[in-house]
Amino acid sequence: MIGRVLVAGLGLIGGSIALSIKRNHPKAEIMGYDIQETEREKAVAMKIVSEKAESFEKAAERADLIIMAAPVEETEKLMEQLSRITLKKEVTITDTGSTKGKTMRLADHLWPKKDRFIGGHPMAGSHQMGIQNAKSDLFENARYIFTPQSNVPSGKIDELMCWLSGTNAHFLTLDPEEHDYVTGIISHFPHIIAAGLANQAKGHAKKAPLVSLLAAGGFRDTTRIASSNPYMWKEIVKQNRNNLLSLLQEWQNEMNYIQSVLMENDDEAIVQFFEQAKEYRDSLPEPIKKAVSF
Ligand SMILES: NC(=O)C1=CN([C@@H]2O[C@H](COP(=O)(O)OP(=O)(O)OC[C@H]3O[C@@H](n4cnc5c(N)ncnc54)[C@H](O)[C@@H]3O)[C@@H](O)[C@H]2O)C=CC1
Ligand SMILES: O=C(O)C(=O)Cc1ccc(O)cc1
Repeated sequence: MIGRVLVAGLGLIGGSIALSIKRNHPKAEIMGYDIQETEREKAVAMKIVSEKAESFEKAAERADLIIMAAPVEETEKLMEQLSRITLKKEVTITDTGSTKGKTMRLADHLWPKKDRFIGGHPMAGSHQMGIQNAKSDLFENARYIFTPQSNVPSGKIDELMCWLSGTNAHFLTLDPEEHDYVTGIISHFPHIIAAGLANQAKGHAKKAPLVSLLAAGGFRDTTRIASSNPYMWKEIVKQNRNNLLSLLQEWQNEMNYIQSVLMENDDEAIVQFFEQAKEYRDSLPEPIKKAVSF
């Protein structure tokens, strides 16, 4: 496709999306904006964007496609800025935030005709941050979720999918509340548990250095995501607070249960606890083809 794309937020996700757009639409002009001058400069030096935008608003006025890839609360501020300026009539606006409910409620408030904003969430990434880790194939075979405002014409969604075809992701559309419920369970809550496990080990490691020395295989697998950006995750868990509070309550019940059967030395119940988990884990559908992982 030919046109001007603005990527705002030149980190891991913004950089990877820009690279995947370049791959399939080499004639597109890609403008990059970041709140940090250093990241704007890196994006140009790495040839990820063709033009460095000094002003988000000025670049947005010229864009045919605007992709906001900043942390979720910063994206909300960018959306507010967009709603106050005159954009091209046919512009497509999307984001990449990990939560969708609050973002879509804000979109409906800012654009009450509900025909403007297509929420987006590429369901792949890494615990690493920053444009230096961007990859054109980051989203290969991953799911990419859209939560369009209710009156966005289907042709606009098709157009966005075409722009993003270089991600080689599998697109699907979801209701924003359903999105937050599901991603709360399989992404946001596991980040809390991974951080909790890492914090627990840290407490013991102070007294017993062998804890860190022997931390391998299973511990590393289950806690890799504890190395993610704390500020980004602060925003994600706050946005999905209600779902996460109820999952935390469920988790405490689950832990109380395993504590009680262990106290009672109830062999059968202990086996059943692990058996149920294994049955569910083994039954998960295979990814379409393995997505990139770090
Ligand atoms: N890290 C991951 O694996 C995934 C992250 N996401 C979402 O994508 C978004 C971006 O995440 P990452 O790229 O990982 O973060 P990152 O930390 O690598 O990059 C974020 C960039 O946004 C910039 N920024 C902050 N405030 C800004 C503002 N007001 N205007 C313009 N730029 C601003 C920062 O300077 C930084 O360069 C987040 O909303 C996150 O929830 C979605 C899928 C996966
Ligand atoms: O590093 C990992 O495995 C992740 O879980 C990356 C990730 C982070 C945030 C998202 O919204 C989606 C994917």
